[in-house]
Amino acid sequence: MQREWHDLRFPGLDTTSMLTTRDADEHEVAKLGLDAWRELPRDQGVSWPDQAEVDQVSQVLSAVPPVVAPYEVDQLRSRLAEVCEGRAFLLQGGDCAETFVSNTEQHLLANARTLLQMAIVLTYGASMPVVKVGRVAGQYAKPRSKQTDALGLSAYRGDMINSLDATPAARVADPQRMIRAYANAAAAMNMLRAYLSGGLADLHQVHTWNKDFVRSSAAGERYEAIGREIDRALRFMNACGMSDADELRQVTLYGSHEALVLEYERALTRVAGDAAYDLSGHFVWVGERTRRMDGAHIDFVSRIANPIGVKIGPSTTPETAIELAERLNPDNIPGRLTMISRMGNGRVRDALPPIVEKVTAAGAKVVWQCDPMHGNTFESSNGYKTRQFDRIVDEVLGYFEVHRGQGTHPGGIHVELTGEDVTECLGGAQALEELHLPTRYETACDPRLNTQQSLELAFLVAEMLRG
Ligand SMILES: O=C[C@H](O)[C@H](O)COP(=O)(O)O
Ligand SMILES: C=C(OP(=O)(O)O)C(=O)O
Repeated sequence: MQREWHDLRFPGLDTTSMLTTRDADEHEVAKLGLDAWRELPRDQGVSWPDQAEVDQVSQVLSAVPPVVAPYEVDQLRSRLAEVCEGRAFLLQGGDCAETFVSNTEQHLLANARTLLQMAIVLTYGASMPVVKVGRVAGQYAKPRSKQTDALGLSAYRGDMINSLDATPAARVADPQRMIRAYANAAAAMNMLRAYLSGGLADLHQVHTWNKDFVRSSAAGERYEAIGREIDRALRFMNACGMSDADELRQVTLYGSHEALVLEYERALTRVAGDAAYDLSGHFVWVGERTRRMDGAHIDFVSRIANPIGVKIGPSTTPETAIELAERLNPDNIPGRLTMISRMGNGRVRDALPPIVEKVTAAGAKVVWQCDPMHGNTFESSNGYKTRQFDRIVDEVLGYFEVHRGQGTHPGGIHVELTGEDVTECLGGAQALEELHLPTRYETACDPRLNTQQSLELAFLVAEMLRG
């Protein structure tokens, strides 16, 4: 058995014992059950035209350097444990669907700055540490509700699988795209790590995160006011000789995506010690459409050591939620499992309470997070898939009401957003209307909050958290 050597040693991980699963012996892989999913029913499975090519791509990916490191994954799990215990808040956001063409420095930085701004608003407003997780560096696969699109073509399923171009050939699933997804994810994670520890996230720079097109908006002005308070606090700390802490200059942004294409996730899984880590990202989640209990996705994520999420929609029963908690977190480790409710604003107040009540009564340790996007999507009269800002806010409000009522911690939000000035969601202080949607509708799949809307949401959430 060949061991892989890494020249960096990280606390808490003996990197000399990290094995690609190709090198790990078959017995170990079998013991961890990493391939059990292959025999199980799989929703949203991809029709790869050539299985031999998929196997060959999987071989390639099983030997590449991973996108993230196990110690980072462990670190995120312990930060999420703080969320689970009510001592921190989880902010997760980014594109609905990353694309290869938008994986640029400009786009990544714009999204990262927006998350940083939201995190500042939340940290400052609620005096609570914020764990920051991007939908980034791997969010390249999408579950779809229909097999075909409006043109009758096979549906676009994310750049990891096929192309958004509207031709039959472009929509054929191409396994080589998994390699491109990996390369893009690795480059994105590499760039974000470098920038966020190299000055971009320095608290002395808070004003530079505010984009010109946001600065003069109400949310932008409120943000500037917080920035001025932070400046004053930093000057004070400087005067006291306390300005050199790394925490003031660096931020850790973790990467997350939906674990949808299991060939990709499995190929990037490595064995470290007696655990398997899916090193395609720090945090992966199972979506509402793929969370069947006897299915491949739930089985796969149950076998990895990463912190994981599972989406729960309005049809989820409390019994199912408890079963998910037992299955996905049998050792009841705080921070291991996040339940991401996406009920829709019309259902959150009646569908979520029995779930929270029964899961809590069962003693299950979960992070409760609200995705106010996916239950609130509709088609506008001019044919755009969109979301209404007020409904998004209302779902978050309902989620806070439910948790306040149950005495549980409203642990976080999960939003689709971008740092660009897009017009994809209606409303907000800009009062975007249907007629504005075509102006800058750029998403490859679902509509995202633009920077102003994201900041507005952060201010509202900070108020709710304070309350
Ligand atoms: O992002 C989530 C899903 O992939 C998306 O909402 C599915 O969209 P569809 O209903 O257009 O297929
Ligand atoms: C597909 C997604 O969500 P859901 O599974 O909740 O529909 C998503 O978050 O991209």
